[in-house]
Amino acid sequence: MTPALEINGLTKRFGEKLAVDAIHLRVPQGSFYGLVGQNGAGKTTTLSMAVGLLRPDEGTARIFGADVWSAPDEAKALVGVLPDGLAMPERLTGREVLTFLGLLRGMPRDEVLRRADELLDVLELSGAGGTLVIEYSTGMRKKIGLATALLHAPRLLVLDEPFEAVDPVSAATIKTILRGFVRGGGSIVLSSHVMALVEQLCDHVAVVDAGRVAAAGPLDEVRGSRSLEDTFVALVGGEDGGVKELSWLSR
Ligand SMILES: Nc1ncnc2c1ncn2[C@@H]1O[C@H](COP(=O)(O)OP(=O)(O)OP(=O)(O)O)[C@@H](O)[C@H]1O
Repeated sequence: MTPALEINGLTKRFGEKLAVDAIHLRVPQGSFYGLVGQNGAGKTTTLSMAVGLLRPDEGTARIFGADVWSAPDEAKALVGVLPDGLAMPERLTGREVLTFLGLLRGMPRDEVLRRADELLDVLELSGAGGTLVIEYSTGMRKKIGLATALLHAPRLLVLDEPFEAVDPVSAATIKTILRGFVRGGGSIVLSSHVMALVEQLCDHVAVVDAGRVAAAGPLDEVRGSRSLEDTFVALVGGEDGGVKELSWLSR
């Protein structure tokens, strides 16, 4: 079966810095795929290239077989994206952002309005639907960003840190929505630093380290008999296992 997302040899340099080093990743259809890695490991750069937001130096990304760079219309119709540090039209209200993006995607106006109201309601943003995005908190921005990713009912969701700054009640709602999406045949790739969350939600995981994949596959195969956190620290923590102390801080 064609993978939901297939990344082959994606590479990105920022000046001297090799941020992503010929990464390969295969996200099977119907999987809930977690991407974990230390700060600066290259997760955001990889996901941005995978969905066509950042041009790679080398390599390809395909969404259900459609090349993100040579067949962008086909690829982008199939994917919903929550980018990192989402740039939003700040002077629009949450409802206007959804309407604007839905119409840009060519959806019928009635359908856009209906789905926008439903998304605002489910994500507990109804009260803020008429508020300008510039006045939103970080968590509210995440939620409206997620709503824009879901609006056109894509087949693949690519979510960069979807739970960052989101309160526990909203997080529970988002988990339910994402699980339902996968149950209904959708595929998800998300990045997160919260190992417990990845273990709870994901059936596949890739550990990214210094721009490369250190381990990838079904969750149970990657972590074996250990917790994902222990596996992660063992894989990327270096010789000291990621545990350093500040001697001058203790009394
Ligand atoms: N626009 C940029 N210009 C220069 N360097 C960049 C740029 N974007 C990313 N980098 C560098 O590329 C590397 C990978 O960054 P990236 O944001 O992909 O990491 P990440 O795994 O998403 O990190 P985090 O978990 O902290 O979000 C880092 O060393 C970062 O400093």
